[in-house]
Amino acid sequence: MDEVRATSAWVAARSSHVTIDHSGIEKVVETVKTSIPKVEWDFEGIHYFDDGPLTVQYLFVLDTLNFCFWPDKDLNYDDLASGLKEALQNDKSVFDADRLQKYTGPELRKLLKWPRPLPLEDERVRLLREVGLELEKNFEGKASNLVDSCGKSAEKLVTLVTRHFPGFRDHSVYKGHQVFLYKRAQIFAADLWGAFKGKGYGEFNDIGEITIFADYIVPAVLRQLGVLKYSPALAATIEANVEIGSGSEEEVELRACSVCAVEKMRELIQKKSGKQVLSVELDIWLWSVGVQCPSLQHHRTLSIYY
Ligand SMILES: Nc1nc2c(c(CN[C@H]3C=C[C@H](O)[C@@H]3O)cn2[C@@H]2O[C@H](COP(=O)(O)O)[C@@H](O)[C@H]2O)c(=O)[nH]1
Repeated sequence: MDEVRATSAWVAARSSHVTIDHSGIEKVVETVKTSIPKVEWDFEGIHYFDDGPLTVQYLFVLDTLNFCFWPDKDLNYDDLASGLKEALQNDKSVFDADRLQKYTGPELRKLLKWPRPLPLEDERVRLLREVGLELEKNFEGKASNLVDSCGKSAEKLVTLVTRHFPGFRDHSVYKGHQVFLYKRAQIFAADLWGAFKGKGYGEFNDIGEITIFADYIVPAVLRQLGVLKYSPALAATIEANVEIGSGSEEEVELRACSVCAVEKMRELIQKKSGKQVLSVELDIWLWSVGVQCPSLQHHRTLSIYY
């Protein structure tokens, strides 16, 4: 995660379409009075939880598919989380490694009770296959074995996930420099930590190392809070709902500046209050604000990473 922090800061220092407004960060920190609103993981009550290995399998499948909902205006993350939960409640073997390798697009749709093709459906099916195959090959089919092998280190888990599952390698090249954002790999560690309340499969001694998860909601919230500023051209593109290319300078700047801005916010809260705040806690607060604001306009990029 040091790489995520360092390469995001590298982008933010050279960014032209997106800038971080330090006075905006100060205002936010002032407003929250150094204690950020506590938002419970699963505040929506939509996730599967049984306190055991099946929950780990569920969360891994969930985060394999946790990207790009916006092309269907009625689809959102909640539909995925609750759809997979119901599927698992009806059939405990639904996420077995051999079955993950066999789903077709229409079958996945049916599993989620979604009446139309899913956005990037072929990619979703390809990623499920990749996950099933690699789990079977190296982890006896169980995501819980993957988690067990990381010795309570979120950093090790992110490394293992990105090493074994290419679909989680959320990298870009910005001005000739490689940038690592690892949104889905990091959110998997955070989801374990949140679901298991920092115990058992969710115990990580280094949870503070994780950054926020650079998606399409958090940048929009940061902009609304005055923490991020967009160039007039980028603002007009987003307002007009024009797609932004995956890997474009604009897209990398939106995501990297979000990571960097929240790291600065975290440091400032710590400095002012002496209290340690986790980026994961800041993320869930910012994300929950964003998803509860239907008028929020976010950038649109077709991407399997977020
Ligand atoms: N930064 C960040 N991004 C997150 C999440 C989550 C869900 N986390 C769960 C874990 C505990 C909580 O209780 C949540 O239920 C999804 N996303 C991203 O949002 C986008 C979906 O938006 P919309 O189309 O409006 O549903 C999409 O890019 C998706 O990948 C998060 O926590 N942080």
